[in-house]
Amino acid sequence: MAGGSGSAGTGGYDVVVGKGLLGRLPDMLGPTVRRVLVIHPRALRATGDVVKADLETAGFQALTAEIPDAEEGKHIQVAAFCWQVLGQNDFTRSDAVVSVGGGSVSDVAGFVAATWLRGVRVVHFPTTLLGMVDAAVGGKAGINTAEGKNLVGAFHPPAGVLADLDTLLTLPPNELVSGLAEVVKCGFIADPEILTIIESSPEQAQNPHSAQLRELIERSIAVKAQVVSSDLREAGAREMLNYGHTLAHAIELAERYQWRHGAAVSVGLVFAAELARSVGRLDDATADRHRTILESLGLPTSYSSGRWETLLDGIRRDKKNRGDQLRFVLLDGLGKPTTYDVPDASLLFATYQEIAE
Ligand SMILES: NC(=O)c1ccc[n+]([C@@H]2O[C@H](COP(=O)([O-])OP(=O)(O)OC[C@H]3O[C@@H](n4cnc5c(N)ncnc54)[C@H](O)[C@@H]3O)[C@@H](O)[C@H]2O)c1
Ligand SMILES: O=C(O)C(=O)C[C@@H](O)[C@H](O)[C@H](O)COP(=O)(O)O
Ligand SMILES: [Zn+2]
Repeated sequence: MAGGSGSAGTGGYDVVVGKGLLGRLPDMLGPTVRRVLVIHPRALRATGDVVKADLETAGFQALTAEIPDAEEGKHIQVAAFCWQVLGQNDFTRSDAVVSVGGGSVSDVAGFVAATWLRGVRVVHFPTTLLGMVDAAVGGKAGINTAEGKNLVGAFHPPAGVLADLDTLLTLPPNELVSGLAEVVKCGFIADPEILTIIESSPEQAQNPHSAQLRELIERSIAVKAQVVSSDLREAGAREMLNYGHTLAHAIELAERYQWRHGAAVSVGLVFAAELARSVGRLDDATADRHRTILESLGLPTSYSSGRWETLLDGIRRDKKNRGDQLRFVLLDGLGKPTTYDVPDASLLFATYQEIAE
């Protein structure tokens, strides 16, 4: 990823990190594309309009589809609305979708692209830190159902990703911090230098102008790209990217998606570290380091007591489970992720006491 550009995913697409990147969109869409649907949330209408105007100037027929903000957008009715727009405007297999927004937008837009005519090109223009370091890269696309998070989806790698650092300048600080939870995840599973950079200055890690944040973005993308390029469909190694997510998704469901994804991941990371410690897999120093680094960024590391049955319902629907066997990603040490078959759910309840407020 040095130089701000590199390839990720099995298709070998570019993930460009830099500033003023919109001009690269036509090339990334490729020569066959005539029509483009730009999908954006209400909050990013102005950016969506700029992308549309730029595409028109470049000779494309561009349309916008405005969708509900955040998790409200990851809904089957929103996908159906986008399919309707594509259908009414005669989008063919040589046309394309562009997402403009955070991870919620790239997830639903990626799903729309994966399913329209069984698959058209999609380019992601992530506008959140979380989108840049994680959601826009790697091809996981999906929507929620009433039963849980991301339960319907597809693996549909993008044609490319433009991570324009200028977009972070308007991002609310709590959203930037939410994205840092996924960055910390990458540090623990694969690149400990990420942890060192954050520990040396949690303030600079949160500064959208800093060289440190840019390095964190590039390192996190490199971790994700390396993992996904070896296991796009999550048959094995990719499960490590789900570190912290078993409890995180259960919390998001229990909170009716009023928690930020990264905040839930933060609690989920501490839970996984405590579970690994309790079964003798993870040393105390590395387990403690989870709480310390996440708290230094202002991320939550505990959760309400008295919600265990609700959380366990969510945990039982995690995609890593096989039949009745609950499975977690744990660390055997720093940078050594592994999967763990939970022998008894009572062990999880005991670990819950370690994070309950
Ligand atoms: N597919 C994957 O691999 C993957 C990976 C990680 C997370 N995700 C998913 O991503 C979603 C979370 O993504 P997110 O954290 O980006 O949240 P988000 O998409 O909900 O965006 C967060 C908020 O920031 C606003 N926003 C976005 N860009 C902005 C900007 N530049 N300036 C001002 N406001 C802006 C949005 O309108 C929204 O209110 C979750 O649904 C999660 O499950 C997917
Ligand atoms: O890319 C992956 O693989 C991940 O697990 C990355 C996660 O950060 C992300 O939240 C993903 O959407 C979770 O996937 P899911 O399969 O558990 O829904
Ligand atoms: Zn995540």
